[in-house]
Amino acid sequence: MWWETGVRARAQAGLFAVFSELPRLVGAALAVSWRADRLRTLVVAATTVGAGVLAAFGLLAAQRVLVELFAGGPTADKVLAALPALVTLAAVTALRAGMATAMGYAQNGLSPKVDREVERGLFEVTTAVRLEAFDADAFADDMERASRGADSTTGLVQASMNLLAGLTGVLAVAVAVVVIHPLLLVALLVATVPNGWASLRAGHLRYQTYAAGSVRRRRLWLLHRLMAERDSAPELRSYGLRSFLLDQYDRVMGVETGIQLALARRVTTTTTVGAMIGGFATAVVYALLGVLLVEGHIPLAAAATGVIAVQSAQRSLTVVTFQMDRAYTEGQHFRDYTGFMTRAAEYLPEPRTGDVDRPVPPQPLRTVTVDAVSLRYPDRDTAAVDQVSLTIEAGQTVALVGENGSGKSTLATMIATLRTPTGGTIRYNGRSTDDWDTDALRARIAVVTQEYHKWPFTAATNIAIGDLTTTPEQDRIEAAASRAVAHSMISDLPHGYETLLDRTFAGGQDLSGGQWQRITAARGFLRDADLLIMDEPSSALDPRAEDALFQSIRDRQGHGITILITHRLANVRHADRIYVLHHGRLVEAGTHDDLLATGGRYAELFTLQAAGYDTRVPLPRQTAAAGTSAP
Ligand SMILES: Nc1ncnc2c1ncn2[C@@H]1O[C@H](COP(=O)(O)OP(=O)(O)OP(=O)(O)O)[C@@H](O)[C@H]1O
Repeated sequence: MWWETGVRARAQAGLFAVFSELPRLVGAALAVSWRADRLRTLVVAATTVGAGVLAAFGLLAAQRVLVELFAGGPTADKVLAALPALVTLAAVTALRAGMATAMGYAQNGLSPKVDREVERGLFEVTTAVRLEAFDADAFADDMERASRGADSTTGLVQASMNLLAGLTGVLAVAVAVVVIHPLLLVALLVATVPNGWASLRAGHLRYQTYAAGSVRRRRLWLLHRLMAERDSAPELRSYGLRSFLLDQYDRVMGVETGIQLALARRVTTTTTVGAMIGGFATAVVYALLGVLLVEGHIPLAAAATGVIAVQSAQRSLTVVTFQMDRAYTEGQHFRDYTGFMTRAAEYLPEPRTGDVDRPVPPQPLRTVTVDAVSLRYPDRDTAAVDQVSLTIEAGQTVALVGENGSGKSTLATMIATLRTPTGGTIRYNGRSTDDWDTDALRARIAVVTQEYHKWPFTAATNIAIGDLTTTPEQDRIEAAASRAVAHSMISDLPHGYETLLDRTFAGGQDLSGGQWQRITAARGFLRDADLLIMDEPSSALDPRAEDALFQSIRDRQGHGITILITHRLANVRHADRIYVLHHGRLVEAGTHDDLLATGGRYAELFTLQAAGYDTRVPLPRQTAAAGTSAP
């Protein structure tokens, strides 16, 4: 699939190409760990290296013990001579155990702090990026992998530390071995490298499979949700979608199972080949030690130490390869995280280019000027809003009307500063957004969007989040609810304003579509905004509630600016100015009476709707494609 290309290209990168990135990733993860908790990072690093160095002392002490025990003379004398080395060996072993305990303790405390550091960083970015980010190619897919990558940071830090421990151990053993006999070092390498290679290759195969399956995983996750969640449950049943969705699940899982089986086969083959070569090489090493001993090139004690060294090195190298594999895999996930953070940074609000030191002083909004504003969504051939110009003065209520897809909501989100125009400018009190402090400007604007969100909080909080800049007092919340015809409905809920509006929690309640719409309108009213934008606020309301809501909206006339978007044209008759959009262009503007007199698009839509309520007039028929009425 075209959207998988980038992911596949990366997954197909060679083992060494990807591996060369590891030091940088380990560095980045350690930097995160350092930021999260310096002391614990230091303790973990110090104890890790310390334990490795002690391993070398342990090996040399063991060799000393063997040398003394294999020397000539009475046994009691030999044991006595070996005693200092034995004591050193015991002390080294005890110290290593103590260091391991300290490392475990520090690491346990470090993990939650590292988790918090990365996860918070991710949320700081996802909540700050411009809305355009969510329209960008594969942004959601990248975000899914980034959250997995955030979970990998602790794993990468741990793997890096353990890798350090393993490497120090190997290095220490190598030094000890060279001290005993340099040839043993070659023997060590021969015995351990094949297993290491196999383990790294297996890790690479696993990551390739994971990366190439990210779209499939999202699809599975979607199917899980569709089949198990409350929102989709009624339609799933009424349209009989059960077998359709189960079929899709079987198909995706069929592919997934096939891929996992193929992966298991390749990993098993690789590790088996590695183990076979490694086993053969170990046998050769032991044979070599035997020959060296028989030929008298090394004493018996050195040969015995050599056997211990090979075993110890193999243990350390197993740790190294295992941890390298882990660091590699976790590192790739962590790279998804860092890559996403870099990509998302491009969508962070740009620094203002206006007079940054002297932003517009706090002042109410008096005019909003939309000047030749356009917006084209990514990958769309035509502009959703095309060269629209209009001016709205304080106290005015204006309406944006037009057929579905004509660009009303897009224009409103630009006026609300939620989207940046791709052409033209919007000025507030004659000053561009660059001159304003964005938060201060947004605090003066309230938006009730068409696609409102049902926040899983109490009814009171659902309204209070309309203005969290001040303490949400109960009487203000209730006043806003009353203006949105929501007060008595909320009072009738089992716990009134304290009722949790999420059925997925014990004791939680759900509301009807119209009831939710009243709550969202109340949210918009709570902030006593200079500019209130209401996008289809009454599409689900009953006639009485609709009438009351529009009464509240009309009450703003003469005070604040209100921008109203609705298809119920009777409700915009009172607007000071009505703007008609068609295919993104502003095609008509005027009062209700002006526009009716002109006999254009607005008049046509209004007459069509009004005729539906006039029982004396037979219902007009219209051709759907042209959208025009015909007798
Ligand atoms: N996020 C988006 N990405 C791509 N295209 C979009 C996006 N949002 C809207 N569009 C397109 O932009 C055009 C204008 O959409 P918009 O939502 O502004 O219309 P509208 O007039 O509010 O419609 P409605 O009356 O149905 O609410 C439509 O063609 C729509 O398909």
